[in-house]
This record gives sequence, structure tokens and C-alpha cells, in this order.
Amino acid sequence: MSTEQSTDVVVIGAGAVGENAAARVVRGGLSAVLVESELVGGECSYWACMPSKALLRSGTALHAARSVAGAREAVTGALDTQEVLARRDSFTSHWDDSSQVDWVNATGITLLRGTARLTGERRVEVTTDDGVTTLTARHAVVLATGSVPSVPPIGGLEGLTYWGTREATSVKEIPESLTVLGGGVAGTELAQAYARLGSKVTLVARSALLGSYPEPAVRLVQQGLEHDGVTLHLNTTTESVAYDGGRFRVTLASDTVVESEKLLVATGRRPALAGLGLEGLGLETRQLDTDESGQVVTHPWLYAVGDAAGKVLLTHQGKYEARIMGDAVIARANGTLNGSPPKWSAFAATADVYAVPQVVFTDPEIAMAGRTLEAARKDGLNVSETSLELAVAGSSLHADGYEGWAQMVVDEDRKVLVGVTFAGPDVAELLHAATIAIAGEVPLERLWHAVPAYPTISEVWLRLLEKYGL
Ligand SMILES: Cc1cc2nc3c(=O)[nH]c(=O)nc-3n(C[C@H](O)[C@H](O)[C@H](O)COP(=O)(O)OP(=O)(O)OC[C@H]3O[C@@H](n4cnc5c(N)ncnc54)[C@H](O)[C@@H]3O)c2cc1C
Ligand SMILES: NC(=O)c1ccc[n+]([C@@H]2O[C@H](COP(=O)([O-])OP(=O)(O)OC[C@H]3O[C@@H](n4cnc5c(N)ncnc54)[C@H](O)[C@@H]3O)[C@@H](O)[C@H]2O)c1
Repeated sequence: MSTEQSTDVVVIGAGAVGENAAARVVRGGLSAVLVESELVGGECSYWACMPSKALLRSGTALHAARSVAGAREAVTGALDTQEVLARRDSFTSHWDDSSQVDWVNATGITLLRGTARLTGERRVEVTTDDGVTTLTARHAVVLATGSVPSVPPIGGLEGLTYWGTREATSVKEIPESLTVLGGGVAGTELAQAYARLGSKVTLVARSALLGSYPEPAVRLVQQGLEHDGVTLHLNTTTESVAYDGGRFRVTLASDTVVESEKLLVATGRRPALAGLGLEGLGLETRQLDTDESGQVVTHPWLYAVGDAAGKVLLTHQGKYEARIMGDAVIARANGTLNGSPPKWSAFAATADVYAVPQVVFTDPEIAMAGRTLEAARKDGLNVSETSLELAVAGSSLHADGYEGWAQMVVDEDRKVLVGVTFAGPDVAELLHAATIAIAGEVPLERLWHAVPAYPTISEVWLRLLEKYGL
């Protein structure tokens, strides 16, 4: 059966980003059809953020208790793997999306289950179980199709049944041993999760661990992994991979062979733009050229947000792009926004460039907002760096032998923060203060009046400002 439907906005992909995009335009008075081929909620809810953090959290809580005398003595057993997996299952709603579907319906969004592709200007064809529905969008088509894993061209890998992050986050039984290929955030977090759940883990990366984070912060995470028994092979080329029906054999450039029951390949992701019909519109499928509202510069009716836009592959930042995009579509429909939006306006996702917060949820954690020293210098800023060991009354109370590190990067011409990094147990919750200071361009002489409560880990802010010279 084939049907036709018109709406103000078509959103392709109902991950966290697509859901937010559709909700925002509906809130602004437009109608929206949201198309999804798999589970409503997308990668983050079922195979990424939520299950990976759930797999890590119990181990972090146990380690935290063991780090405080008095509590340590009360901990007599190991992690209960089945309970950890059961808790993970509750966070993924047992891979059942009905509660998110209820939310979509209650929000006034029209959900269409099927696979979408663009067939012309503002036209989308959706293949559903019942046939084909052709959608016409009066104002915009939004690509919120997420990302797909990038698989490296390693000899022997093609054709093997190895794990990607989907398999690693939805596991039912913990393997005896696991080799993780990739030292980015996904590989590092999952290596620690599995080590703490009882696997013998080896992590192989062609570069340093967590290459985009400051080295002293990474060193603390590396120590954490080694403490948990993870074997690291960094700055190493993987020559080949083989599977003999029982075990994977990963051969490194040094001729070292790593054997394990399972192999996880977590070597990055790229925008999911293939198969959408972009070539027919004269667009390429590697990355779209979009302005700060998410609008494709050559096709003003087309937008891309979240992982599909390929700018910042993080859920919170994609949802921010979706809110900004939604408001821009509404303003353009009303005729109150013409052309590209000004920076930091309600229609420009400027924080994507200057004030992204990101957390590595290992134990210890790394929490970083804005730019690293190297990135700020590359952008031509005249910056200074102030860093120190995180050792304040709040941290020493928090855990016996607390080890941490903090850094702030200051734009010396404007005397504002452009980057902040914390590393240590439970530093993630310190991060929003840094994000506010960076996005708000709070002058250091005013930041000096933001007094951290005693005794909290936030006292590190005072130490940083004092060391800077205030
Ligand atoms: C292991 C792992 C852990 C992560 N942890 C974190 C974290 O802790 N914090 C964080 O901020 N980020 C994290 N991320 C990144 C985060 O998961 C992504 O940034 C986020 O899921 C992107 O959301 P999205 O809506 O853009 O894409 P997705 O969630 O991938 O959603 C895209 C949706 O589009 C659908 N779709 C695609 N093509 C079509 C089509 N043609 N027709 C219909 N539907 C289609 C897909 O089925 C999918 O449901 C993690 C990633 C991984 C891999
Ligand atoms: N806590 C979080 O917010 C979180 C957690 C997981 C993932 N994510 C996001 O998901 C995205 C994907 O994560 P990711 O870790 O897969 O990607 P990534 O790009 O962060 O890291 C990829 C890693 O794979 C390595 N690599 C590439 N080719 C290799 C090869 N042939 N052999 C060995 N190593 C190789 C790279 O050197 C790098 O260390 C990222 O953008 C990340 O921000 C976020």
C-alpha cells in the first residue's frame, strides 16, 4: 500500500537527538513526523551511554566504599555480576521502547516506524511494514540518523563475528577474556567495566590512550586501568586478527599475539549518512556542510543534527543542536530569521565550538569543558595554563589517598577561561561550573568572588585561581 502525507517538519531518526528535534518544533507550533527504523530512543538509550554507564557504576561504587576506612571493612564480597547486568537491563528498559513511544505520542509528535530516504526537495519516502509512505515537509527535513562504527582495515577482521559497542553493552554473560581494539572513550570505559566484572582484559590502541585529553589526566586513568588488571598495548599497530572457532588471536606489530574469548572493536564512529539518497541531491555522504543552526548550506530545507552532523558525537551536545535547530526552523518559518544566525544567538549552536563538556566515566574520571591548551593555541589564542594536583580538604575527606589533577586554560587577552579539566574520583559533578564559566565568559576577577563551599572537592577552583595569581 502506498500513502502520502504532508507535515511541517520530517525528522529522520528517533534517537535522543531526533526526539528532541521533533519535540522542539512541535512546542513552537509546527507539526512533525518522526521516522524510526529501530528502537525509539536510539543508540544512547539501548547500546551506548546508559548501558555502558550502568556496567561501570557498580564497580565505581564498590571501589569508592573500599577507598574509605570504616566502609572498606564492611565490604566483604566482590561485584555481583548478575545484579549488575539486571540493573543495566532496567536502564535499557529491557530493549523495549514503549515508554519512549508513549512520550513521543504525548508530546504531539507523529511517529512513523520504517526506513526513510530522501527522494527530492522536502520529499521523504518511508518503507514501512505496510508499504511506502511519501512525506512532504512544508518547512524542513532533519537528519538525526546518528553514526555507525568505523572499522579499520585490519587483515582477517572482515568476515569475523566480533563485538562492536552494541554487543559489548548488551552482553548477557561476561567472557573469561576480552581484547579491546581502540583507546578512545568507548574502548577505555568498556575495558574497565569488563575488567571489574571479571574478564581478563587487554586494550590495544594505535595511539596513546584517550588522545584528545591532557596527558596528566590520562595518566591517572591509565593507572586505574592497570590497577584493575587491564593489560595495555598503546601506540601499536594491529597487523592481523584471526579466530579459530574458540579464541581470537590479535597479532601486533611487535609480533606479540593477544588471545581472548571475545574481541571488541571500538575504533571510532562516523555520521550515518549512507543509503539516505543524498547522492541524488548532489550531496556527499561523508559529512554535510552545515551552519551553526544545523542547516545544510547548499540545501536550506535540509538540516543535520547530533551524530549525523558529525560535529560533536555526544548525546547532550546533539540534543542542544536539536533545540537550536528547532528554534531556527520556527524562526525561519515565521520570517524572523533570515540567512545564517549570529554566534551565541538562540539559533546558533556556538557552544559546540567553544564550550563542550565531556566526561570519561572511568574510575578515576576525566571531566573536561572547552578547549585543551593545544587546541586553544591552534586556534591562535594567547593562552596560559595553570595546573595542580587535586588535593584539598574536600578530596581528602572524599576518599583515603585521593589522587586527582586539575587544569585551567586562560585566554590572556580577555582574562576568561577557555578550558578546564579535572581528573580524579567523582569529578564529573564539578564540570558544570566550568561549562558555565566558559560559556558565560565570566571574567577571572569576578570568578574570584565565586567561593567554593568548605570542605568540598570544588575547593580546587580556589587553589587554581590562587596559583594563577589572584
Ligand atoms: C559505547 C558508547 C558510549 C557512549 N557514552 C556516551 C555518554 O556517556 N555520554 C554521551 O554524551 N555520549 C555518549 N556516547 C555517544 C552517544 O551515544 C551519541 O552521541 C548519541 O547516541 C547520538 O544520538 P543521535 O540521536 O544523534 O543518534 P542515534 O542515537 O544513533 O539515533 C539515530 C537513530 O536514527 C535511526 N535511523 C538511522 N537511519 C534511519 C533511516 N534511514 N530511517 C529511519 N531511522 C533511521 C536509527 O535507527 C537510530 O535510532 C556513547 C557512544 C558509544 C558508542
Ligand atoms: N563518556 C562519553 O561521553 C562517551 C563514551 C563512549 C563514546 N563516546 C563517543 O562516541 C564516539 C565513538 O567513541 P570511540 O571511542 O569509538 O571513538 P574515538 O574516536 O574516541 O576513539 C577511537 C580510538 O580508536 C583508535 N583506533 C583507530 N583505529 C585503530 C586501529 N586500527 N587499531 C587500534 N586502535 C585504533 C584511535 O586511536 C582512538 O583511540 C566518540 O566520539 C565519543 O565521544 C562518548
